[in-house]
Amino acid sequence: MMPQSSAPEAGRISLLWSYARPHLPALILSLVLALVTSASQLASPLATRSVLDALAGGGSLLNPVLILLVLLVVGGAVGWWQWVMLGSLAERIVYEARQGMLTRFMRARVFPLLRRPAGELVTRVTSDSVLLREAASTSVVGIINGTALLIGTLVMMAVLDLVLVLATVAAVAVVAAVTIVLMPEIGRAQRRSQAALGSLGAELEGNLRAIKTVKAAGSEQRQLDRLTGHARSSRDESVRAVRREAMVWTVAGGGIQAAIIVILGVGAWRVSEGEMTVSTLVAFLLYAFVLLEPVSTLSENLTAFQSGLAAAGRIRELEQLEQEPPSETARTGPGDAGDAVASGDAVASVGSVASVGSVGSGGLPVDRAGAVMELRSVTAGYDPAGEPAVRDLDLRIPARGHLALVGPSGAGKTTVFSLLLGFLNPQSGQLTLQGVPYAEVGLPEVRRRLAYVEQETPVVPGTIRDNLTFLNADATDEQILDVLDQIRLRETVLALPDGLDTPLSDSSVSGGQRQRIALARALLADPEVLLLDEATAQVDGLTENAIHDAVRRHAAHATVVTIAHRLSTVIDADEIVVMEAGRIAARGTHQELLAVSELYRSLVQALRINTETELETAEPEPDVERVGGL
Ligand SMILES: Nc1ncnc2c1ncn2[C@@H]1O[C@H](COP(=O)(O)OP(=O)(O)OP(=O)(O)O)[C@@H](O)[C@H]1O
Repeated sequence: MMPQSSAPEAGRISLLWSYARPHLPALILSLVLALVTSASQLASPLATRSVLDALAGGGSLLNPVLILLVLLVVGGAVGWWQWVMLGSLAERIVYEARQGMLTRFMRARVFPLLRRPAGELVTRVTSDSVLLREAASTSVVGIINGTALLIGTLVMMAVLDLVLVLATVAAVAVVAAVTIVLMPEIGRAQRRSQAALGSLGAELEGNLRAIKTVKAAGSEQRQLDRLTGHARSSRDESVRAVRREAMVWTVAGGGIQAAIIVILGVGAWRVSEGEMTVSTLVAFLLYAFVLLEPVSTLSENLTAFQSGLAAAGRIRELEQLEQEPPSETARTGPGDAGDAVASGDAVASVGSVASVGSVGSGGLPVDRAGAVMELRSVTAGYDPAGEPAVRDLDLRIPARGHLALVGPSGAGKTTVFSLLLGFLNPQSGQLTLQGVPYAEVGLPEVRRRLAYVEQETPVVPGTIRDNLTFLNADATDEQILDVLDQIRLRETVLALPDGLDTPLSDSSVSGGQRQRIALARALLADPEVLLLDEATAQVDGLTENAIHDAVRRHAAHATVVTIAHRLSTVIDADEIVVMEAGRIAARGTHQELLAVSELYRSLVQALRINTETELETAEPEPDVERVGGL
């Protein structure tokens, strides 16, 4: 992580520098090439004077013309080389910036990442990185080269005529003063414009996601007004920046033009007084024209640098995104507690039902009474300063069977899943995998044992096959079709034009199908522990049956933990844990809990009302029994 700096400007510059530093040799070469081009530009007026002097004195024109030609060719060739080199370098820098950001997103802790609007993160990767590119490459070279060319031109002018150079220096000083005054405001306006663009990205993403709700509520115009509000403030700030840029450019151009007129007037007078030759005046004027270039280069690149700094500031914020610990440091060495876990690797690896079944009976340590995972006195929350979401939780996830979590909304059921998956760290207490603390085992190892079916069950970008083989890249078509059979999707998928290779998007499948695909993905990995957050809605009878059967089948040789929203799921569970306000209120089987827990009775009553017909539909269909495991 980048060192924190109290001065934001210093932080932004250090970030820019961190992107430019690996390319220092290329940057220096670019600069040298730029200086060579500038030198050839600086030499041209002198060569022109030689041509004029040769004309006036009747000398040979060959050498001065040859020199002019060489300068032209060398200047052009070197300029081209520098352009290509700097352009490629700029693209490498933008690529690295994007790669860095993407890596940070993928390795970030889940909840800090989810707190940031997705659209804004997208804007940073796509738009801010482009602004950063200019600042970290082109504008740095442009500013140095522009300064060198400016100084070189003034020196050459001073060599030619000291009096005339004073007028030029005065013009340059005015331009510099105006630039210095206006530049910070240009930077501020650009920063505000980019921030508005980020907000636009964030809100647009949210609106597109909720487009059905927006349309159903008839609030398109209201949302449109909000969105265009962001676009408008981005435009207004950019216009503010453009006005100031235009001012810098006008003063710069006007200043040099004025200097040229003064040079012409004073120069003509000095020529008439015999204090200066015509050829020197011409050469001096040519330098004055050359001067236009560094002045415009400098103002252009200084504004680009300001935009880049603004972008760097926003990209820098991502540096603070909390990261998950790297897997290497989390692992334990051979011979210690990690061995117990390592031996379970075979369990985690994707294989056949038979192999998992055999390990399930013998591979898991018997002295842990079949607990594969455990929460020991865990207190955890999303905001360290706020109320914990779960308190003092003791929960054993058995090595085999079906554990159901039930409880009112906000009781902490999903939080238990987040803890098991390592999305959330306990504030106190400990989580263990086969008796070994998570911190020692490492998150990748923990997650290898788990498959998680989210309630929202988002599909991942790609085809149906990509989605199904997400956890098990080696799955054969036969295994895939077997699993599709189990979840009653085989015929539907095979009827699609491209079958398993049909691209899948959130909108192309129903909610129920999406959950079944997510379940199939998990089943295909044959995990030690299947975490299933049952959908509260969108579930038809077919899906209900499919899930019910899959859970039963999986629980026979491994573990299923469900956040249960179906009566059939609850009744089927080997153990039911009733949660309330972040604590375990009761636990037991369905019959036991019915006898002892008032809360459970009321929950069951609610489930019964919600799903009156479920018990009947949840009965396995005859053909299901024929379907084998993977
Ligand atoms: N991402 C989050 N940020 C902050 N607080 C959260 C977050 N997720 C959950 N909470 C809070 O933690 C508590 C437990 O929530 P949790 O989602 O675990 O409950 P739940 O039992 O799964 O509820 P539901 O059945 O409605 O999904 C609630 O008070 C909730 O407001």
